Amino acid sequence: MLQVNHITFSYKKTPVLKDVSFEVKSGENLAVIGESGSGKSTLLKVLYGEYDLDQGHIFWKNQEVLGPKYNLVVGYDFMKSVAQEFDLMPFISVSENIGKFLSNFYPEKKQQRIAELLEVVELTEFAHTKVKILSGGQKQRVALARALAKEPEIILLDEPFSHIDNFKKQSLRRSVFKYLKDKNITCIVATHDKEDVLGFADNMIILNNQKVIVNDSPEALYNYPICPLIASFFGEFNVIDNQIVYAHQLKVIAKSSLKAIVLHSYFKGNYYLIEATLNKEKVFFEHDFALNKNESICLKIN
Ligand SMILES: Nc1ncnc2c1ncn2[C@@H]1O[C@H](COP(=O)(O)OP(=O)(O)OP(=O)(O)O)[C@@H](O)[C@H]1O
Repeated sequence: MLQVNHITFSYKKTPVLKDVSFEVKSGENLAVIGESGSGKSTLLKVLYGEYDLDQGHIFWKNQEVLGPKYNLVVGYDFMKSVAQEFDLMPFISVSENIGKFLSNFYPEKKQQRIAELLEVVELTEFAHTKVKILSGGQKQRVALARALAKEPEIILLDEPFSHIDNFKKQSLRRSVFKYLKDKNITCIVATHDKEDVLGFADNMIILNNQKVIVNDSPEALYNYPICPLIASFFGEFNVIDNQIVYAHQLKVIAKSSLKAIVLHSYFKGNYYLIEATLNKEKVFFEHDFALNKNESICLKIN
């Protein structure tokens, strides 16, 4: 289990984390959410031992994670991190990068392991390509495979699929998160993307104003978003009578006291997102077809 106990951290002039505590059980997937600049990357760096804490303690099982003041070389064998900038060797191949830290003692085993990891990150066809000529998304996948190579007990992923196109993203996510679950590797993912969370994370924490404001399952937070910041992570929402109402929970009906005027219809694939005004406030709801500008409609909350 990872235990984060009352940690406080500041860069020279910028306080980032204040009295942050949470736990992650072995094999669990925790998502770290928060607005840009809320400290997600910093939290991952601190968990990795890249910085010294101002206060508090971090433990993985019985081992305390300590910063550079205590460790000449940052990091521990049980933990790997894939940061937003991936530190790869450009002039050697994808396979060589992935196998860089694997022992040469059993060459066949090493090649098997590399082949397995190439499959997980869907890069088999690029095995012999030099990293230098890969795209940003492909490099991100090499960095991920290299971090997994020695089967860490815990992996820290900072926006792990941010450089990857939508064609690949869905299947890659499933492949990587399934691999981590199958191998019981604890995983902490900092992300802006709800698709990285829903269906994969066991729990999520939200950072705001240097604190963890919630720590719960994605399902609980989606169903009972206690503040707009939480709802906004999951999608378009409205605040009606002090109640958070997702766009898909508002329906058009023949008659009701919620009378709105249509402003715009946005095509979204299998639905239209309608922007309207309700009591002079903007509201958004989902509808099967586009509505005409200035059309009067009645809404109900489902
Ligand atoms: N090396 C640094 N030195 C000083 N301040 C820093 C450093 N890195 C980050 N910060 C500051 O710390 C705060 C948190 O930054 P951080 O990168 O952790 O946020 P984030 O939530 O990961 O943001 P994003 O979602 O945009 O990646 C920001 O105010 C940022 O400007």
